[in-house]
Amino acid sequence: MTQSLTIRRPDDWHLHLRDGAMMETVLPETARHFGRAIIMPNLVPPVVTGADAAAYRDRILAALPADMTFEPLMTLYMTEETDPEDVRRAAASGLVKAVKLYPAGATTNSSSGVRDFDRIRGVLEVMAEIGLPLCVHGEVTDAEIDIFDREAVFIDRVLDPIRRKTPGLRVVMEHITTAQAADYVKGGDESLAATITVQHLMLERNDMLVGGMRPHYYCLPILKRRDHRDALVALATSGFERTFLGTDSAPHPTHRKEAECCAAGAFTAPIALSCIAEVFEAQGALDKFEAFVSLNGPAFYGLPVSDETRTLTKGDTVDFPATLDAGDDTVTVFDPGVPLHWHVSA
Ligand SMILES: NC(=O)N[C@@H](CC(=O)O)C(=O)O
Ligand SMILES: [Zn+2]
Ligand SMILES: [Zn+2]
Repeated sequence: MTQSLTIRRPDDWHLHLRDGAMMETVLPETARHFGRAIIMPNLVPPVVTGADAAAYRDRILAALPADMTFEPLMTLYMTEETDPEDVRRAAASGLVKAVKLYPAGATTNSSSGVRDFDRIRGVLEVMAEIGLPLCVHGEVTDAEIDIFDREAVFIDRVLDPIRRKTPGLRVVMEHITTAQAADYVKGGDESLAATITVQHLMLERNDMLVGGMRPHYYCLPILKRRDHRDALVALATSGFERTFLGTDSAPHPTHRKEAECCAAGAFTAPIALSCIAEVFEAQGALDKFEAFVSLNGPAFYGLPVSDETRTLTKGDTVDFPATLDAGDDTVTVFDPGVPLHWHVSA
C-alpha cells in the first residue's frame, strides 16, 4: 500500500535567501514547497529599516520564477540605533512581520547586532504594545562561555530578563538546540514560541565530528549531544502548539564551507520536508507532521493557514543534487547521511 500524506501547504518560519545570484538559485528550492517564509535580514549591509525591507521584498519577488507562488514575510535587523517609530510604521503597513535580534558577533553577518540590550528597550516596548514578534538568535558571545553552553546561558542571562522586563513581548526562540531551550519554551506562556531546524532534528554533534570534520554540518547554534537532539525531536513530534519548522536553510558558496575557517550554515531547503517527514515517521508521529510544518506557525504569527495543499508520498530513495550552481559558485545541498523516502508533490 502506498503511504501518502496530504497537508496544508507548509511555511518556513526561518529562512536565509541572501541576494543576487545566490538568491536566484535558492529561492525556487523553497518556493516549490513552502507558501511563505520569514526572511532573515542578515544581508551585508543588513536589512535595518522599513525602506530596506521593502526594497529587499521587491528583489525577492523579482527573482521568483513566474510559475511559482510564494510570499516573503519580511523582518528587520535590530541594531542599537533602530528607530521604534520606523518599526511601528513597517508593522502597521503589513510589510514587516517580526524584528530579528542578533547578539553582536553571535553568528554569520551579526556584527551590526546588539551589544547592550538596554539600548533596545524603546523598540521592545513598542513591539510589545503592537504585538510584533521578536525573533531571537539565542546565544551569548562571551569568550568565557563554551560554545556548547552558549544557548542555555543566553536563556538565563539575557532572554528571561528581557521577557520579565517587557510583559506581553512576543518572542520566537529561533533554531533551538538544547533540552534547556525545549523546557523553557514549554514552560512559557502564549507569548513564547520556538522554531526548530532540519539539522538539529536529524543530527547530533558526533555526526559532525567523529571520523573527520564535516563542514556542511557546521551551523550555529552548533549541533549538540544526542540527548539534546532527542529532546527537540520529542518536542516537535509531541504536537506542542508553540513550536514549528524554521529550516534556517542558510546557503554559503561551497568554497566558503570547505575552507580553513568554515562559514556557519546548512543549505537544507531542497530536502527539508522529506527530512522532517522521515523524523516524524520514525517517531510514529506522522499525525503531528502537519501541525509542525503548516499549522502552528501561522497560529503564532496570527496569519491564516494556507488554502493550498501538498502531498507527500513514501517511495524509493529521494534523489537530490549534491550541489546547485549559484553564479560563479556552487552551493552544496545538505545531506543528512540517511536515505530519504518521502517525495513532495504539488
Ligand atoms: N545558522 C547559521 O549557522 N548561519 C546563519 C545565521 C544564523 O541563523 O544564525 C547564516 O546566515 O548563515
Ligand atoms: Zn541564528
Ligand atoms: Zn538563520
